[in-house]
Amino acid sequence: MILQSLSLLNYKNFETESFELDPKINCFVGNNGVGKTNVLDAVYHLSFGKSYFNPITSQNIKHGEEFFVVEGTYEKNDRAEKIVVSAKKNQKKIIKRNGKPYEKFSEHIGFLPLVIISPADRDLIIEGSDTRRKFMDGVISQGDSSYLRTLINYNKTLAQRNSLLKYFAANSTFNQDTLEIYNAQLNEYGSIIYQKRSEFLDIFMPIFKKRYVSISNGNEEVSLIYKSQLQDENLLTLLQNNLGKDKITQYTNFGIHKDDLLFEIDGHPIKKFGSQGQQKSYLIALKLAQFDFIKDQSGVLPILLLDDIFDKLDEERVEQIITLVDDENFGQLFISDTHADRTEAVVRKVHQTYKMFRL
Ligand SMILES: Nc1ncnc2c1ncn2[C@@H]1O[C@H](COP(=O)(O)OP(=O)(O)OP(=O)(O)O)[C@@H](O)[C@H]1O
Repeated sequence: MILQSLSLLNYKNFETESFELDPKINCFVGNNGVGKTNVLDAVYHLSFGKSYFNPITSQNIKHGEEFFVVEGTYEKNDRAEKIVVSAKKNQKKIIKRNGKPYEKFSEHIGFLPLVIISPADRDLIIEGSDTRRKFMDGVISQGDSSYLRTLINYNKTLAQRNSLLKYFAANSTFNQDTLEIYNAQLNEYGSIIYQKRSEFLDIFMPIFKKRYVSISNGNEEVSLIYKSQLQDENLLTLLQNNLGKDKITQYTNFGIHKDDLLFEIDGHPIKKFGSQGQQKSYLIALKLAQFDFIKDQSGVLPILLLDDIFDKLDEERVEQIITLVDDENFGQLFISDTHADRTEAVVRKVHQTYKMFRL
């Protein structure tokens, strides 16, 4: 799968801009703030229907404008695919494939697999469990559309159950039958998600470990540990047994929305005990493992976005990663960096075509 051309209209700091892309390596270079990351984010937008960096749609529209359009022409399985994402202020975003709007955006997820490596990934280590669940969900969803549908259904039911708990707090009563329906639905969807997350981790863990060994020079042991309340008890029982607590907090305290993925190094949390270098290697290994996993699941080579890669790694490691595109197992690569010379010196060593875009 190759992104052949990209055009932007009123997208973040760009008024109109278009790029004819190289099938292998595309480098966006320029000073701080010129919009290098925004170009990569536009490519991300075409795959996921949203920004990686700013999920508030209206804030992706150029200041002072009313709408944005991002358009990409791809070649996938020898077919041309045109994807257009557009958003107007105060209106629902539209994603079209070959002129036809998607009714549900979830149907588009996974069609154009993509992995991004960015300095913003450090949130995975420092932020709460929510970011790590999103990572896990993102990886699984790109290869399994039924997973995403189940997750959307789970979240809808969860919101309904929480509303019921709030209603109870205000009125001291609620419909027991309705609660039982919500409990049964959460149990059904939640059990599927728990099962799929567990299976995912079993496959993902060895891939991740292999990637970590290949990019770090150390011999520390890394692991990813899936934590879920459903490991001790089925969800239906948890919901029934903890209704008292839920009534007090007006919130559902048990379920897969409380899952976490623990990042460990030599048996300790990497957040507290990993060096800066180890944390960077850990995150890159995680993302490269995501690449491997999606490729194995979907049979398609994901697009790889390397945002501000020198921020994360020294030149030798960057070279090592970029050399991966030499391997037939890698597809198209997008790189952003402030230093044109540094980037070009590295990509030149790879025996692939490349284009430099100076912004
Ligand atoms: N909605 C918007 N309208 C206009 N400009 C915007 C909008 N959103 C972001 N920007 C501008 O985009 C610029 C940031 O772009 P971006 O993050 O792509 O820069 P960069 O070239 O990657 O910089 P760095 O090298 O510092 O990472 C900023 O100047 C910011 O003000």
